Amino acid sequence: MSYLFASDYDRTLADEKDNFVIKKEVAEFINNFSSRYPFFVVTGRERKFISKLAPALKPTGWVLENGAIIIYQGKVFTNAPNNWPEVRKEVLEELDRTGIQYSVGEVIVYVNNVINPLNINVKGVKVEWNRNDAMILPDNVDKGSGVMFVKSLLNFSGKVVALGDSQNDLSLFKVADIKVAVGNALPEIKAIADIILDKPNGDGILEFLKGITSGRMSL
Ligand SMILES: O=C(O)COP(=O)(O)O
Repeated sequence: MSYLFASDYDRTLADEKDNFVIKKEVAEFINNFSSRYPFFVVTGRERKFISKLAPALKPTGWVLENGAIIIYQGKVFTNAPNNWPEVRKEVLEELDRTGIQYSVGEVIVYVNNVINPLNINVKGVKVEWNRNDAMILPDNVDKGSGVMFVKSLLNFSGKVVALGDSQNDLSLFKVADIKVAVGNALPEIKAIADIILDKPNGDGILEFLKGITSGRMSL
């Protein structure tokens, strides 16, 4: 059986206490692990943040912007409909009217620390959450569709092992064969996980991956 690993980044590989900078030993282990198993980092983050937070991390590939941008073998793919620029313009106009601050990625519109309800009345749009942060995206884009994109890109028909902690990992878990929650995962993620790690964040992932390479852990 072949396995493809799909791991969230914030609070799964990197700890909030470290300002989401990945630990050196976690990055190095994943780099080596990626030569044995395809390992994709699947995150809400944009390219510009990842290159600051994890410059040494070299996985097999990336699914960024919560499923919208895929990077593999130096190529960048966009998993969004062709009319997204026009749709997104309407979203931004609506946010501007209500005075909500946001940042814009290649596809994603990101609203940090949402306090009031966020109602976006634009067709073809959905909101995904990571704790209190909102990610506004085309309605067919999430981490799950990003991983499906990767599976077809690689012509991969083995099992997907998903690693995550938070609401925006639910779609990732939906397309996974084996769901792994870090020790610090939200209760709703732990509730549907096949494996719950003892340790939080990158420490949990490191122990899990070491278990696999040493043969102590079988999938
Ligand atoms: O919310 C983000 O920007 C990133 O978060 P994630 O890596 O947990 O998806």
